[in-house]
Amino acid sequence: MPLFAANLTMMFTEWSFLDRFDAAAEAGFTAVEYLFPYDVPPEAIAERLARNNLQQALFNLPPGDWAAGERGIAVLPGRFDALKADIDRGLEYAAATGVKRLHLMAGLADPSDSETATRYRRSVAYAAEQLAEKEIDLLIEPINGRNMPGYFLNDFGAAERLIAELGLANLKLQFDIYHRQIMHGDVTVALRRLMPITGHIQIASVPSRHEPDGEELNYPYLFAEIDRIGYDGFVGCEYAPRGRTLDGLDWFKPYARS
Ligand SMILES: O=C(O)C(=O)[C@@H](O)CO
Ligand SMILES: [Mg+2]
Repeated sequence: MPLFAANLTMMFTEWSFLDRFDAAAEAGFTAVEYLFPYDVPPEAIAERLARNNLQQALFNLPPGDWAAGERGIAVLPGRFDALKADIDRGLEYAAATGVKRLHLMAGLADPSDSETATRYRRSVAYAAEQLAEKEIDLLIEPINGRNMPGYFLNDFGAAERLIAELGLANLKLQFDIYHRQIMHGDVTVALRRLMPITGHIQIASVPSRHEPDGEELNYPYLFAEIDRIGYDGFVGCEYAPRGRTLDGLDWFKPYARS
């Protein structure tokens, strides 16, 4: 049975950020993920996780100036020292929450520029090496250009090649099924083939990015496939509910902790 993590950036937004942990646990989730924890102290998150017996599945390393439009700084010139500080900050939250995987966003840049690609490779290698010392995986996630125009890592093949080229045991793919379907399709065969390098899966309906209960993809089939191929990691529910979060959880009922 897939181990679902509620994405607290997109789900349970009827509650304040910290109260979302309680609401997710109450709804039967045993794990959570979110984009960024950095607006609240790490101890406050640790307390909510412990209180609700929740596992921290994933969050992102700091992304640069999100409000100003940055979507990661790993590809940006002159930001390597800032990246180092961001990794230290992420590791501070990792120590408090016990998370075992962190996502490094690439940033906005032309994927065909070779100097940018070199900078990205250096950033990813450095981050993976820092995380390896703490036995944490570093994830990279291809993101579709409709949701994030201009994002550097916009192709699953590019992510796969970089992971192979760097050959670092803790560098893994964040396989977001929503992005995969929009960019390439062929979800089932890609899941099977990329399973050895996959460190995290995320889900949402396509094209609306709502509950995984209809539209273009057959999620009951994909959940069974995830079990068939022996994936034992988390499946992050990175979707925006159509209405109130609790009203859209029928799909999750068979998997909920009672
Ligand atoms: O956008 C997604 O998909 C993610 O998983 C985020 O972590 C990137 O912002
Ligand atoms: Mg995602």
